[in-house]
Amino acid sequence: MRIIRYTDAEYANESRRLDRRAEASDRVREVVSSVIKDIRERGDAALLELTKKFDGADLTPDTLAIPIADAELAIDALEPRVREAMEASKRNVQTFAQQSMRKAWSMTNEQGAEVGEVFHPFERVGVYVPGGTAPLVSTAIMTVAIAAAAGVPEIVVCSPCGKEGQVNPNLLAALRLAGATEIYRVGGSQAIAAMAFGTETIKPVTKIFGPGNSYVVEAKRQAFGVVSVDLLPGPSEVLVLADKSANPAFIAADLLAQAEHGKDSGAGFLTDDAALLEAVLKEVETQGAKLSRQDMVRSVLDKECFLMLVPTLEEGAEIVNNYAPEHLSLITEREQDILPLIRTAGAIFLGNYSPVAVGDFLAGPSHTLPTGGAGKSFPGLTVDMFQRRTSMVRLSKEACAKSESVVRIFSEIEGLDAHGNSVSVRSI
Ligand SMILES: NC(=O)c1ccc[n+]([C@@H]2O[C@H](COP(=O)([O-])OP(=O)(O)OC[C@H]3O[C@@H](n4cnc5c(N)ncnc54)[C@H](O)[C@@H]3O)[C@@H](O)[C@H]2O)c1
Ligand SMILES: [Zn+2]
Repeated sequence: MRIIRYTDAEYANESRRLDRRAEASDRVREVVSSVIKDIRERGDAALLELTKKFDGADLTPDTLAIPIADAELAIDALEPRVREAMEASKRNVQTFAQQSMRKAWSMTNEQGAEVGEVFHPFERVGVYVPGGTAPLVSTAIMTVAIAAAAGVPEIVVCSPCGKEGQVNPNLLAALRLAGATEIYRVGGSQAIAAMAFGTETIKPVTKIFGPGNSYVVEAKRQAFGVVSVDLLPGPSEVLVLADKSANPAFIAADLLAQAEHGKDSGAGFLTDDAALLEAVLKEVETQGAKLSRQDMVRSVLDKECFLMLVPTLEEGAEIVNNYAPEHLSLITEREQDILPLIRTAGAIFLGNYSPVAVGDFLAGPSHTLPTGGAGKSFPGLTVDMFQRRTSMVRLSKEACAKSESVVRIFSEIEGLDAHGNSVSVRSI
């Protein structure tokens, strides 16, 4: 783990380095753009070849889709306690989504026109659920269940399969339980391209959601315009900003929970308390030694983890804003001073008893959050991203007459006579 203290000569450079922008490497861009081109030109044939190349699985057009009946069987086969856990998570996520759903409204403007907004769910959306190193059952719920809460009728899911074409049965069950209506065992940028442009088997969707590795995220970026996307959620990360009121064992546990996500994940700890920094370091060593995903945890700790002693929590908050962490754990007795300073975190976990893992699995807000610095410009996934908005305008004869003078002036300035006439003709 890298330890950086504000008294070190390198401190200024190191903290500048933490000011991030989310960007894909040139190599990832090139790979993804050729994958997209291939899928657009050759559809299913390319999808099958790329699945063989990147996931090692031999599929046919008939086995691309996983029958919904199989997913229903996977639900029936769940251990009751597992099913209950999935249902508990889904309930919280959907209740939260109901609260944050946008609802139709209208008002009267200065001229007496009725103006408002209405919202409809998208008809057909695509959700990417990563496969990779862990079966992200929670991600199924944190994306698909929100689409279902919004009332989306067609929820298409792509998730990569193993070499034998298999998809984790718990994941399959969770996808259906959350509300998936079509499931395809394909992953990576080829899956995003298939959902955006369509193939013989996968009909195109109008918006694509969900997290993934750098290839998936870049594919969403390149497909943007043909479809819209939710955000660009990549490899997971956490920062902790804490003072002496924090429990070092809790902080170490959160850093380790982050580290086990995989080699691309990042974890950082900032504090103004030198004794806390030492205590957390010790705790990471003792707790870390007992974890099952040793290699992964070690590698993240060595390469991606840093502990930083900052002169004040205010300065820590500024570094947090520059880093724009996916998750921020904020543990301080000065919460009322420090919390208002944090502007770019995807999600904030407050106090000693708010583990990030509860946000990952259960709390309610989607765990699909901006990463890699994208929090500076993107929020996390919300239910209204599944709603298409339309504005409405209705004028009475009187409101139309009252609008005429302003419209006339704009028509003159912009040189668009017919615009002015279209109002005047109604106002005589
Ligand atoms: N930000 C969030 O909200 C959030 C939530 C859940 C997961 N995640 C992140 O999602 C990521 C999941 O990544 P993953 O890799 O485990 O699964 P993934 O499903 O995103 O990616 C696997 C796919 O990547 C493609 N791929 C792999 N290597 C490739 C290469 N060299 N060239 C082209 N394509 C290649 C393959 O097709 C494979 O199917 C993790 O980093 C995790 O942290 C983020
Ligand atoms: Zn996590």
